[in-house]
Amino acid sequence: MDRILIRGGQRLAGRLPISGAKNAALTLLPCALLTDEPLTLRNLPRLADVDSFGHLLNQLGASTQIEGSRPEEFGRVMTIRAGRLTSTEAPYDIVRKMRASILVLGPILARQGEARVSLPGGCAIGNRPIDLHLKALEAIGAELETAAGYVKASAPGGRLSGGRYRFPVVSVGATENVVMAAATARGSSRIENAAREPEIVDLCRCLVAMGAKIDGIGTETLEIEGVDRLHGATYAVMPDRIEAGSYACAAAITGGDLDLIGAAAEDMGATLQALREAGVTVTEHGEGIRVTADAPLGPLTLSTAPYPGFATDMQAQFMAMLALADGASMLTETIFENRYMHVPELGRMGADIQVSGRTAVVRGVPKLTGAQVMATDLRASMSLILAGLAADGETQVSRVYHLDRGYERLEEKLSAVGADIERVSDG
Ligand SMILES: CC(=O)N[C@H]1[C@@H](OP(=O)(O)OP(=O)(O)OC[C@H]2O[C@@H](n3ccc(=O)[nH]c3=O)[C@H](O)[C@@H]2O)O[C@H](CO)[C@@H](O)[C@@H]1O
Ligand SMILES: C=C(OP(=O)(O)O)C(=O)O
Repeated sequence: MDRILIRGGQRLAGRLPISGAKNAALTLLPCALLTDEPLTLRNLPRLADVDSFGHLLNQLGASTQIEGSRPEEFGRVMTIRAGRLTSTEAPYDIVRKMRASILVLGPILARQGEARVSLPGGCAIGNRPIDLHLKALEAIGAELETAAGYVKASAPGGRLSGGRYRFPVVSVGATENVVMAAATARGSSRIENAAREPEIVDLCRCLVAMGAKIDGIGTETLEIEGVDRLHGATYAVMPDRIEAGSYACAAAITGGDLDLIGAAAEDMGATLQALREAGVTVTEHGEGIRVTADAPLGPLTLSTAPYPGFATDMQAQFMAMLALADGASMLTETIFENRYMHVPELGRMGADIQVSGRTAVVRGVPKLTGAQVMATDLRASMSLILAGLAADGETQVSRVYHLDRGYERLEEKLSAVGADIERVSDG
């Protein structure tokens, strides 16, 4: 298994390219199941999760073709052809490894009139139920049955009717599933209290490029007029706001100066505001965002919330940064009940963090010390990388496969801006 070794204390400076967004890619890929024409996705990040999703599409009968991009380039172009689906099932083995597989439920059901998808179960960061995905699909005409760890869905008469649903709490994944399913319903649908994450906007824009009729994009009320069929399209995945935010924290924690090339400031409001409140200089320019840290970091009070609030996917990275701030910070995690797995690992590096229920108090310390630490989930892993970049001495992060799910060629991007970081393979 691979490990990442970091010798901390280097100030990061230079240009760092931002890849396509994992969380957008994983909802754009299943759109290909909605049409018998090719869907070409550009700017797809080279990530383990994207490869796994490609395999899932293959199992369903779609072909995936990657167009030649040079190895030194970031991102790639994939064309998915789902002329005919040969299966309507997403099995446990795949859904268990990649939670986003649940996003094939809506598209398969819409296209084939039936689908059978494994229930994903929980994961390291919390329980992650799918009841809202099911309720929303039911509201637009799906008939559902859950048995033996699978949900079996069917559309009476082979096509969903459309309908109205109001989410009791905001759910990104459930909004994505129901929007994809409603796009080709017989009638129209109205989805209230929909998630407004930029990745949902990206999904809606891609569906519109495929011929869908969606009003209210970017708002909490989506009105979708079902169309008889969707056609192929070429669509570029949005820049990864969480990757960009993570590298902004890397600039901040090393007292550095990074140009995040391709980052979209308009999607990163809460993250950029929090950085500025901590004393970091953030400047938007034609190519992306420049993040400069030339003063000691100040403490923050942050609470995660659905977009446009402060993203749960940025909580761990900010915690690493605030571990070195001048004062005590308070972080509250409202989305997932168990997203503090990085706390004991940061503690091994000298951070002073006390968790009580959903709130963590982070008392800034003058320095962190390199240690052997273990990645437990994607963003927790990034928080350990950030701590390692700033720590005295060597940090070894094991279980790197978590990082490979969400950060395209992390060690390459970081060494290019001055980090002393390498991947070591134990064979
Ligand atoms: C609102 C929010 O910040 N969502 C995050 C969530 O999306 P993801 O789509 O994984 O999760 P949801 O947005 O669906 O979950 C939001 C909340 O709703 C609850 N829930 C969800 C679905 C359901 O059927 N029943 C139910 O009760 C969840 O337990 C959670 O407390 O994790 C992703 C990966 O970290 C992040 O990128 C998203 O930003
Ligand atoms: C937890 C994340 O992803 P996933 O939902 O794919 O596990 C994430 O992107 O931070």
